[in-house]
Amino acid sequence: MDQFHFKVNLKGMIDLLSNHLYSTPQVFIRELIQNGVDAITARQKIEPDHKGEIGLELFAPNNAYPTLYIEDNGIGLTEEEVHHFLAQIGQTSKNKLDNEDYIGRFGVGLLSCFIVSDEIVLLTCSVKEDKTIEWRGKPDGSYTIKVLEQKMEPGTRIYLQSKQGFDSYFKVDQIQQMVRHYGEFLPYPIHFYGNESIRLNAEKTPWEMNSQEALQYGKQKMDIEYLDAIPLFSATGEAQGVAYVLPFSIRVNAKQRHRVYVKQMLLSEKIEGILPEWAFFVTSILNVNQLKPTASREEFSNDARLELVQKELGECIKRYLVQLTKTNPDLFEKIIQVHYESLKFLAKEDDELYALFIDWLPFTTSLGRLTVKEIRKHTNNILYTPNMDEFRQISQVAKSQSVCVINGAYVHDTELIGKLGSVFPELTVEQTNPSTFMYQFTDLSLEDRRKAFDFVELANLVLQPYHCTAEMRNYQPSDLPALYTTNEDALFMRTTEQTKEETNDLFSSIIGQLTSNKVKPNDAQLCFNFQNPTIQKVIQSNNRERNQLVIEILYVQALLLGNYPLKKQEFQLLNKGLISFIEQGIGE
Ligand SMILES: Nc1ncnc2c1ncn2[C@@H]1O[C@H](COP(=O)(O)OP(=O)(O)OP(=O)(O)O)[C@@H](O)[C@H]1O
Repeated sequence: MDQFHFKVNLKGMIDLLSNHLYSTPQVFIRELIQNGVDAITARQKIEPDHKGEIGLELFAPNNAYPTLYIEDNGIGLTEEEVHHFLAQIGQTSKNKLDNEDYIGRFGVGLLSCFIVSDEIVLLTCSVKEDKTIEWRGKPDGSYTIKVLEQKMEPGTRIYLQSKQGFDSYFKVDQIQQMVRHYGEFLPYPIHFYGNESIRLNAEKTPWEMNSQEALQYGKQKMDIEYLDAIPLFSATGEAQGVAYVLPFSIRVNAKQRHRVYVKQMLLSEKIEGILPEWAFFVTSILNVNQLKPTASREEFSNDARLELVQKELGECIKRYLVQLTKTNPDLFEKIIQVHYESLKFLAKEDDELYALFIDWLPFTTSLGRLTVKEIRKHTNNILYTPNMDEFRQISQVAKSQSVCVINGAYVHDTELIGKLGSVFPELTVEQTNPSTFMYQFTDLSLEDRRKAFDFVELANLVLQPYHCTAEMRNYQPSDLPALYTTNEDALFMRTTEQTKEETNDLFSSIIGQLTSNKVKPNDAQLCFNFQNPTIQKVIQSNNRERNQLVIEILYVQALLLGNYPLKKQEFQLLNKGLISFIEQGIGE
């Protein structure tokens, strides 16, 4: 049987790299500096004291395309290695046992130079061989190798002339910016030689800085005054970094993007999922040594280790916050004020954190926004409603009576309130609703009931078409004339009836069938306040017609106060009532 070998079409490969693998042609800079760094790392394995350096220069003659020059004093390549590693795509010298220390691993990075250039000229001298080799490679797959007379120090020099249409990537500013972008934290000095030599990479990385320095760096770099800088560490990922606490609140579950470096070379500024979902209140800068990037070097391959790293980094944030409650409670309070949603999520998930954070967490109550600590000072009997509509109905009345009712309608709140007893055994936690709450209103005396009798009877008659009954009680605040209360069935009725009004015949008949049998006369109540001066006046008036108007208007007003959307009939009531009062006012 004849045996054949695949042939690789290099032009196709370059097209694949430039159009599908790499997001921008400028990655050639990243690949070149990365090779320089790896070569220095390899040399240091043989000569531990070797001081590695990388240099770049740009030649831009008037009548020719500019040429980028990059040199390193790394391990270099022997003649045999040049044949082996440069002439074969996918061959890499970095897949040995010690490959964990190298940034490269696929053996394709150098090809990215062909996206911007028609020839790679590489001069190299290995520390293992006293020979200067010149390799010239072309995108059609042809290459030449020459042993040069001239001697050079061990290391590698590459010349890359821009091809037509790509000279914009060969500008001094552009090159310097790209080196800084990808290589700001690379471990060996990188200089740009122009009129003067400038160091392009930083001498200290954020993960080596103390908290103050890291905050300063965050301010300089991102122009944001972060609330705090939390040190991050993961043994599994050999990861180190800083989580910056954002100074503004962020939508719950917003995806935060992180700036992640792999072996100190920028992977991407948009990495999601390296921190747990609940950590949406921080953004981080991280260096990871033990996670594998994909060949594009723009994201991580999704392996199980990533999950573990995420967990370990999350633990760092938790531990830090716990510590902060003791070492800097003022700062912790500031963080809570901005990010309580995230911390509530954390507290809900983790009993230990619940016990530590709960006292600091704020809730919306009838007495305003209060932390659990403040609520506990006020009462040992915690009342809450799990539903926003009910809270709206209750809050005003509760407030005027100085009763604290917590609005448990926000995400996680009911769950958090429900667990209060586990940390504070002296507390009782009770769910309340408008009807039970109304029974706290005091009944009228026999005398007062007699006075209000006609009015309540009239109100029952007027409100009957709206499936609402009337009540008269004493309650605070006295400036509230009437309070509409309802239960879930009645609320369902209101919503479906309102939908029916807004939809076509077929749909409304379906809704009609759904809601028939559902109506109970006492599902909704309008509770008049005997203490209210307007109510007092109406009770004393014998003008039945005008009293009817007042009842209708108070009914609509109570609905509006409770934020119930009005049905068509109710809008008509409001119109009718207002117009009659206006007419009466102007004496018609
Ligand atoms: N500056 C350099 N000094 C020494 N050897 C080099 C240098 N540049 C490239 N090489 C050699 O050429 C090989 C191929 O390089 P290339 O950039 O294509 O791939 P890689 O760095 O091995 O992996 P990756 O595709 O992940 O970047 C390298 O493995 C290395 O042996």
